[in-house]
Amino acid sequence: MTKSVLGIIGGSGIYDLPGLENVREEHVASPWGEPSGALRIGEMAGLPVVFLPRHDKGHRLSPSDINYRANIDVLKRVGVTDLISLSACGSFREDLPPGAFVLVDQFVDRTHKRESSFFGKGLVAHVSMAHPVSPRLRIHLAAAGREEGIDVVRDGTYVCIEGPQFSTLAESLTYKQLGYSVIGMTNMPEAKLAREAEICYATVAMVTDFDCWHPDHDAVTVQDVIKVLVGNAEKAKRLVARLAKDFPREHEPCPIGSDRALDNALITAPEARDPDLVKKLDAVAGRILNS
Ligand SMILES: CSC[C@H]1O[C@H](OP(=O)(O)O)[C@H](O)[C@@H]1O
Ligand SMILES: Nc1ncnc2[nH]cnc12
Repeated sequence: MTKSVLGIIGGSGIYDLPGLENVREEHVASPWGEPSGALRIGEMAGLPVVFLPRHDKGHRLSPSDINYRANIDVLKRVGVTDLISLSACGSFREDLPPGAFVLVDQFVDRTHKRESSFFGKGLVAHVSMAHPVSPRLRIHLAAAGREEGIDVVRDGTYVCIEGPQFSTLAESLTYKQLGYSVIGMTNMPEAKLAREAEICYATVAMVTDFDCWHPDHDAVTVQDVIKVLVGNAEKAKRLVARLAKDFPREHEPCPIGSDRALDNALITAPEARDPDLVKKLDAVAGRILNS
């Protein structure tokens, strides 16, 4: 049995996790480069919890500058089995106004200048992204919301843009027409990399604005986002505290196989593998490469 270690990635407005106890800061080195910052490793209600603010303290890193590979690699190195992303987002739906929390179950990736895989020349792998979010984590998050009296919407599609600019009106109207629920700039390739690293992943998308499509609202600005973020962040921290309290102490096998994603994904013959890349994959793919 594997012990659960809960990872929390804090997004805009979430640069610390107040309920974390017995905390130590650890600078974990990664062969994939510099992570966003030191990991804060501690406990919540006795559960091992690891916190990483993806933009770093002071919001130093833009979405395109975050080293998503290094972040996922260091979380894997310290044993994270289950990962929750707390993310600010715009909304395309009247019924998801600022303040709404959405447990998205699908992503659309429109990013174009980010390293989005640990694999490549010398070791090719193709994992399934059909179901990018762990249903078990969504169930636990929904239960935590119920216990805390925080409304959460159980599904939705998050479109991830490159940014850092917000969308044009034509883009915003297109995403709305395509049926997407929310928009952000960070969850891809984060979710893809978590899958490659066999970490179960889920997002709490916290609505801060109506982007720019809504006839009764001005186009989003950073000021608008910050205004709503403060309240959202306080609710998110309560949600995480409850999640940690009730979270299974033994890692539950993922019903969609997120935690075994590499079982049938590697295609490069052992003799054709690049030993340097294999070495870099010691944490991410250690389970399968060392077996
Ligand atoms: C400050 S508004 C745009 C910014 O907020 C979101 O960040 P995160 O997903 O880390 O909460 C969005 O993706 C953009 O990075
Ligand atoms: N409208 C929006 N577009 C992209 N990222 C966001 N983060 C918060 N609001 C956003």
